[in-house]
Amino acid sequence: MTLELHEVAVAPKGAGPLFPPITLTVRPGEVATVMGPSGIGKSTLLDAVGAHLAHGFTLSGSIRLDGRDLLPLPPETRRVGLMFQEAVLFPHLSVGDNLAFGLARSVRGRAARRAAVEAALDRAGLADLYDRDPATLSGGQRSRAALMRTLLAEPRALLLDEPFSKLDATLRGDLRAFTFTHIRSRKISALLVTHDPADVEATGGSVIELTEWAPRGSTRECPHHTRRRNPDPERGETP
Ligand SMILES: Nc1ncnc2c1ncn2[C@@H]1O[C@H](COP(=O)(O)OP(=O)(O)OP(=O)(O)O)[C@@H](O)[C@H]1O
Repeated sequence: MTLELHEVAVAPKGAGPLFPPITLTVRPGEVATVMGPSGIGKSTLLDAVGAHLAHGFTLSGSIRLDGRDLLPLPPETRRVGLMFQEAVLFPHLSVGDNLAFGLARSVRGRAARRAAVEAALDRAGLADLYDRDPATLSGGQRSRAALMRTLLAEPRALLLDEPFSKLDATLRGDLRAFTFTHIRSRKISALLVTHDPADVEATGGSVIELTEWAPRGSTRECPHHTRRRNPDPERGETP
């Protein structure tokens, strides 16, 4: 799925935009990285795509997923999945029921749904944990369970907000590889916020750097966000 942002800007009510308007296209299977200093608005930009923007913000520009205007749609119909630094599971549901909650409605019937969840647990190295209380999982197991819950919803776009930063190095590498492979094979378009160069390296996708918006009349220069694109092997481009 292609995610297109055109002149997207977010502004706290009564104030100017956090960063100069962003225009970018994320191709199917691509992970585009959003970088920039703390507080510049990286998470806020993802919130805008996922329809989770806080009331204190106004949004301008357009956001399309496979040509469809996302802005009028509520979060539950956008088919945009989220993955955060803190993996949160519902505490009152078993691990398996947490994943079943995310499972796409197209999987029908109790037995088929159970089998789909068990297969997902297996793929994430969580076999036999269907009935476990989420509170008893390790941090890494919780991250993997939350990721599988997100992926089982069959999102068309994914928003990844520092999703691997709390994991140890080995687990981070494993989960990153698993996530990016899934994104490529399902042709999902993904936006990643990270401070970790190893994440950026692994994406092979575009990098967007958000820079501060200098208000009109300011004597400072008004820097614009910059975009660099990694080579696309499918277009015959080489590094
Ligand atoms: N609900 C809100 N209402 C008004 N302002 C907010 C709200 N939430 C965040 N902000 C402000 O919006 C700005 C952008 O925050 P955001 O979390 O998007 O930055 P970020 O680039 O993701 O930062 P970090 O790298 O530290 O996570 C910050 O100045 C923050 O204080």
